[in-house]
Amino acid sequence: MADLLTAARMRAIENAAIKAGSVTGAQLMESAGECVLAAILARWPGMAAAPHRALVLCGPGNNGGDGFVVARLLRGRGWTVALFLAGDADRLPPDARANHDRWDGAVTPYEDTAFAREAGPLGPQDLILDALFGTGLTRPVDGFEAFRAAAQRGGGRPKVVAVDVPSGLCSDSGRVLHREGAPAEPPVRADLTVSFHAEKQGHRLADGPDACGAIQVAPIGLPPRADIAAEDSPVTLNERPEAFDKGEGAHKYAHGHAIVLSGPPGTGGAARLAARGALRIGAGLVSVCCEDAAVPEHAARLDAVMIKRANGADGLARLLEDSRLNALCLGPGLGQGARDLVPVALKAGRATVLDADALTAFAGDPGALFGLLHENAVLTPHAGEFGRVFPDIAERLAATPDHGPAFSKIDAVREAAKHAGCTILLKGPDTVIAAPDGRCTVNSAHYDRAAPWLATAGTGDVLAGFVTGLLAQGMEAFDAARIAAWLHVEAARRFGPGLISEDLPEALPACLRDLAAAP
Ligand SMILES: NC(=O)C1=CN([C@@H]2O[C@H](COP(=O)(O)OP(=O)(O)OC[C@H]3O[C@@H](n4cnc5c(N)ncnc54)[C@H](O)[C@@H]3O)[C@@H](O)[C@H]2O)[C@@H](O)CC1
Ligand SMILES: Nc1ncnc2c1ncn2[C@@H]1O[C@H](COP(=O)(O)OP(=O)(O)O)[C@@H](O)[C@H]1O
Ligand SMILES: [K+]
Repeated sequence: MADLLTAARMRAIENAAIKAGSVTGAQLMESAGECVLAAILARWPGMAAAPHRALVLCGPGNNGGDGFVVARLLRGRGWTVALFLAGDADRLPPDARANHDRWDGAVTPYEDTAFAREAGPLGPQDLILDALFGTGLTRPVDGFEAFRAAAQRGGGRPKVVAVDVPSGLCSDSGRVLHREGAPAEPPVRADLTVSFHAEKQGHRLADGPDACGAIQVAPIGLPPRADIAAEDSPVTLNERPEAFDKGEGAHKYAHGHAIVLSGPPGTGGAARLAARGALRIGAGLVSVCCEDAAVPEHAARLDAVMIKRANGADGLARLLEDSRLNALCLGPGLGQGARDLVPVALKAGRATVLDADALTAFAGDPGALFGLLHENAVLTPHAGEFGRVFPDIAERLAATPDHGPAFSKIDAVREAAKHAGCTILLKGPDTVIAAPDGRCTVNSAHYDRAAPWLATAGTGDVLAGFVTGLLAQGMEAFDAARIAAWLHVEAARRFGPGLISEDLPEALPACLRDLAAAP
């Protein structure tokens, strides 16, 4: 799995390599500039075929230094380059200053009118390079109105390429740094962002993907995995998982018996969706468990999924005396009964997914839940449910990010997992999954894995079922959550436009087949 870095970790990696003598800062900067140029030419062959015009905006730090390198290289290819510097040349850090000195064109101090004048005639074959701020951004970017205007998406504009990070975006959180009351609009909407060594967390979170446009990571001569002590385990991008096997010849009970609890009559659809998901992902048996009154409704709709009866908390406790029932899912369509049923389920010590109503039931008294949770539990909230269970953490995440590094969705979920003592999966296009031991991964439905069709009712219920089905097969909680989340997006992408939640379990077999076939 590829790591997603914070700015601090990236700096530590660079410093360690420089200290070890394997590379110099100047070499890294040259290499960064070369990589940006190569990425541009590879993406737009017209720009490789003939020189065009470029407008390069350099900032006061090393991101600006990269800009000077790209400007020089473009000029060397015959391009007409106008370079603007925001900041004082005498205060550039040493490597950036050296590249400033190597630039033999004009350096125009940034000013809106002059920038707008240069940007006006640029066409789609031309380029604006954003080398204003990178991982060193610490406060909101003020001004730069002409640059902002030129770097918003619209017909016929030049290509906009961001060096490392679109300026104004916090590279740890993917949030736009801004003052209270000011708009949180990304200042730059790039067509391409070229980053170095490894992706930064912000490329995958919050506003990051929209601002980046597309992301390309270039190696710049740093060792593949830094030989430095990590404060905690690195955050990874949740990539294609290893295949998991059903194992030939095993009895169906060897793959577990998952139970999905359902609520009163008329609200059983969500539980059935979860149950179908659990069955398709490979649980040996799956039962919907409901009160007597809801049996006819489920019986009319279920075949491979079985039905078990349990009335209220006592009924559930009696049912769970059967030790073969090894994974539970509570929440989808569970309704008011959730508050009484969740403690019984958690006390039974089974692998347990809590979603939707099972989380909302503890709004106002989340402390009552924390005493019961265990390491085989997985909470799968969306943002609203997360706020009900972790109001303090959600409040920090909702606060205006007016300085960097801003509190991120990764920070929030890690803290929540540690506090709750179980795996947390916080949903969204940028789903973050964390375990109490510090493991954390981002399941990113962005770029070449965009899956906007998941934004439809009931897909979260199916996800809860996927996790439950993997738990039933004996998978550890964090692994079950990350593999389920990956397959969820994979199934959605495979089905594509027109997807409704019922399609997800049916799209799964092809995904599992591919997983088993791939090396
Ligand atoms: N350090 C290295 O060895 C390498 C760094 N590289 C580049 O260096 C960048 C990081 O450089 P820096 O750490 O110098 O940081 P940046 O260049 O991102 O920006 C830091 C500068 O901007 C100022 N600043 C921050 N927020 C501001 C705001 N809102 N308004 C005005 N000024 C603001 C800071 O005071 C500082 O002077 C990376 O993103 C990458 O592009 C690459 O050259 C690869 C190698
Ligand atoms: N734009 C999007 N791109 C990718 N995935 C998304 C998007 N919007 C929502 N999702 C995913 O869809 C699911 C929605 O779940 P949830 O909010 O619980 O809805 P429901 O309760 O209707 O099932 C989550 O897995 C979430 O990560
Ligand atoms: K930038």
